[in-house]
Amino acid sequence: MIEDLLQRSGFTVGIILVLSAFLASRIRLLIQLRHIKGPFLQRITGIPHSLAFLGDDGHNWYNTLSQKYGQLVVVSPTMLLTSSPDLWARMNTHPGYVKSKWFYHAARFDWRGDNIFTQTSIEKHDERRNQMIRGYSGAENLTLEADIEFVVAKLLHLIRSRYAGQRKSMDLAQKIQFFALDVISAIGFGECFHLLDADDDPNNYVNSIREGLSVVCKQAALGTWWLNSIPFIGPKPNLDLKTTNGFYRIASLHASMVEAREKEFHEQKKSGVVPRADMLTSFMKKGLFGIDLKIENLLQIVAGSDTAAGSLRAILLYVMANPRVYKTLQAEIDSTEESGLVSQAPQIVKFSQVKECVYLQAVIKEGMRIFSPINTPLSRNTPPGGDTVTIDGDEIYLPGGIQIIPSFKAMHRNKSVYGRDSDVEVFRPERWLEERDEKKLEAMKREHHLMFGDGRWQCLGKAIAMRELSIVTFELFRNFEWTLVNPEKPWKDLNLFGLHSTSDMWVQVEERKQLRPAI
Ligand code: HEM
Repeated sequence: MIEDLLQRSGFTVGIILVLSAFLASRIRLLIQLRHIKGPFLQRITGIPHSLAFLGDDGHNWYNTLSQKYGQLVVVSPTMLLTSSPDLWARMNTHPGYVKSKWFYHAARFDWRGDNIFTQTSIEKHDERRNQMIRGYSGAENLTLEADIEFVVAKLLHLIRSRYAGQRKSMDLAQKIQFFALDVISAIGFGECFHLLDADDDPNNYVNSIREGLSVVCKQAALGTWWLNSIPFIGPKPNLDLKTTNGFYRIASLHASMVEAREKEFHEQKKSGVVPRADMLTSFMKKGLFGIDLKIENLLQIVAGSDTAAGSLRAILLYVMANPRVYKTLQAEIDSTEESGLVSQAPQIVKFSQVKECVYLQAVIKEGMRIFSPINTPLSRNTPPGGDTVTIDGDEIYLPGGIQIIPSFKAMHRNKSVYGRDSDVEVFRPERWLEERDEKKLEAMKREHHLMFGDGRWQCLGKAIAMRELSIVTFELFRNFEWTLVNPEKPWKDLNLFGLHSTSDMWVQVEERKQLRPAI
């Protein structure tokens, strides 16, 4: 009886000690963060942040906070938000900063392993990156350029054969998603999904990504991310296609393909010749097999499609909505074509040709700035001993172990980089061509570059994305005239885990008169 009582009071004392330690650490943080601006409620609870994360437009919540409170804002008792490019760069390059588990492990979809994106250990991440960098860079993907051109030709063919000049409205958001998925499947693992050929998504890739992102979003917002790492309890794809959805559906769809590719690779390696030259082959050459290869294959699809699709939709929408830009862009495309320096339609333009189109490149840059394809709160923990940073000329101490997230929307409109007036809110590609202050232009370019991350975690698909965007934007405006069907509400856009899930971008499209015969 006495023993029982002692045991119980020992347990109660234990709980009281844990709660007191927690409370003391929260009070310490409250004091340490008192010099950083932010609403009082967010200093004592993470609920407003969780609600924003669960909503459809968390990026606007972050942007509003940044506009109101400045480049560093308290978003929860242990978390800050920044729109400072310098701080975001530092979080990616300064020793001691690490990826936060609350965010990255929420995106873990299999307890057996991490992909390069969800990996929070620096050593393991760097090792995996070494295995993948050549595959993503295209160094071992000899058909990269041809594959992108091949899919662009499919997109043009679909528009031309089913929509152009037929007074038929087309959901451009959907075609762009098909395009991005066809590109990543063709260059990623040599098996184009052929969604553009079918003008349909019979395997439900688009919805599966949407469902997967929505689950991940909830895990991060509700703080249940840690479940994903528990062996046997955490998630493991159910490979039965009939009963599975979200990311697991894609994993199930691909499991046998990845296994077959692995088998083929080992057989060919034995015979001394591995003829394939896609990303998957490159990963295998670097020793990536089994569950790791499957997990990375899923990442290829998600990271490689929604990001590029989100950028392209924004570029197209903003050009269609700006007659001056539309005309100037087409004038550049036409004069480039007339100069005879680019492949003539119906051939697809080469990246080496289109990257010389300065106005087009400025349009792409500006489209991605004004409507960032990524608004993901890529959270970092500060070094254990804290860090002192300079923001707006002030030195600020950041305590150890708190989390900092970037607000990309606010960063891309940062007035100390782009100018101190409302011009930062305007889509104006000319800003990239007319700026005479070299220091300012450098700062703008640096900020823009940071949309792909920085340092050891910098985007592995940047070169692919820029190729894809340059070629397809050139071809869509060289070949067609575009009209928005609902300019007052041009699309439906949801923010899911910081990626744009866009639909109902209705357009009508006409063949441009001076064009040569169809492909
Ligand atoms: C406009 C398009 C894109 C943007 C804005 C973008 C942006 C980013 C950003 C900000 C990161 C850093 C994430 C972090 O810090 O945790 C990242 C990482 C990554 N991206 Fe992209 N991305 C784009 C397109 C692509 C494409 C097309 C692919 C694949 C072909 C891709 C593959 C990856 C991979 C594998 C990583 C992880 C790199 C690592 O952790 O080492 N991305 N991307």
